[in-house]
Amino acid sequence: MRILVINPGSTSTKIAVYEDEKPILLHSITHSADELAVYDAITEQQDFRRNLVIKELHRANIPVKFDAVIGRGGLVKPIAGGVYEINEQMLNDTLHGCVMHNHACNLGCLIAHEIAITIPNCRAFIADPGVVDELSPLARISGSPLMPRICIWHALNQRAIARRYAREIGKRYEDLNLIICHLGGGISVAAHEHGKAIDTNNALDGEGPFSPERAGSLPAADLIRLCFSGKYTEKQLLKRIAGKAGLTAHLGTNNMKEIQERIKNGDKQAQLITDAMIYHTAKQIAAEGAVLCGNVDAILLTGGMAHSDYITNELRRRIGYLAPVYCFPGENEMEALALNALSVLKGTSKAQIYQ
Ligand SMILES: Nc1ncnc2c1ncn2[C@@H]1O[C@H](COP(=O)(O)OP(=O)(O)OP(=O)(O)O)[C@@H](O)[C@H]1O
Ligand SMILES: CCCC(=O)O
Repeated sequence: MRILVINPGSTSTKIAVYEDEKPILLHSITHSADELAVYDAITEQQDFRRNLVIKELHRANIPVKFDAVIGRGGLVKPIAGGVYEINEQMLNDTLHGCVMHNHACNLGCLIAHEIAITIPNCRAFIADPGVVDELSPLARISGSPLMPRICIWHALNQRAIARRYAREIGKRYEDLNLIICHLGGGISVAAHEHGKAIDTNNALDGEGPFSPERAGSLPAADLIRLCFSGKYTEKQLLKRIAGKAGLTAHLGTNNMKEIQERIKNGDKQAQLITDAMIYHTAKQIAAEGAVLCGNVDAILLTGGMAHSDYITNELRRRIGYLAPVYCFPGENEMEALALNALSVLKGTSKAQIYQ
């Protein structure tokens, strides 16, 4: 079986081709902020990114002929985890935004569908999108009935890392209690109780620790005052929550490697802000420990910033008392998507219907 995998991120488009379990192409195209600045809405980048995918297939001499195309899922309605066949309802919700979240992952489903319909007998899927919702009834309740909690998190990578860790120790994910912290452009921390993510911060909308480009939790009343100050438009303020927030707002970059260089060269502000991000992340991890009543088998750190020994050592120092800490730097999303599609093609699992 030949599978095309498309994973659009805020700063990159990742492409892979698998022959069954074996990757025959793995490629990541980085997009500069200037390159993307010409697009007002993220969905306007569809043609640009699709053309890059096709160009890369041509460059690698791979014919546009697949049994399935699978894209990173977008921010549609909250759904259960697993693989979904892309359908009209999903395309419509992604394009017209039933929840109106402007995130590059929305392009995964649109481009996967667009390519798949040009190929005879080719199926189109997404798997474990960021809106996978397994919150417990308690976790859903916020202090205002007007605003129940929802979750937007790195469901795909967290689940892939959880399964990988379970495999490595010879256990089933469903038999473990894990806290998983994805340290990416956004930071999500989830409590996985026996295979279900029963609580996680909403990493996109302003919950939890701040991150390279997200504000995390903010003082709510101050935020309302800012909204009515007349100084900012809605769009500008939303950018202050996701995009121009966190490290980007404090230090002018979302690049942790660059910030580490600055720290080495004696930049005290860069040190303070990085330490604050680690501090708030540790607090979120400890909070998920309370969700699991302290019964935590392991804490797994993943995402781009898990490459940083400084960050992972500091986190270990603060939360190592709770459970053993293991690092899985980077992400396992391409393989996870490919294997999800393969398991449906082989009939080992069934694709769900998005409604
Ligand atoms: N070797 C490294 N050392 C330190 N930081 C790194 C390293 N590699 C990547 N990073 C940082 O990791 C962050 C990005 O992580 P990642 O690639 O997981 O995020 P993303 O895919 O862009 O966003 P998200 O995971 O939130 O969807 C950036 O701040 C980047 O500078
Ligand atoms: C799915 C989006 C998760 C994030 O980037 O916060």
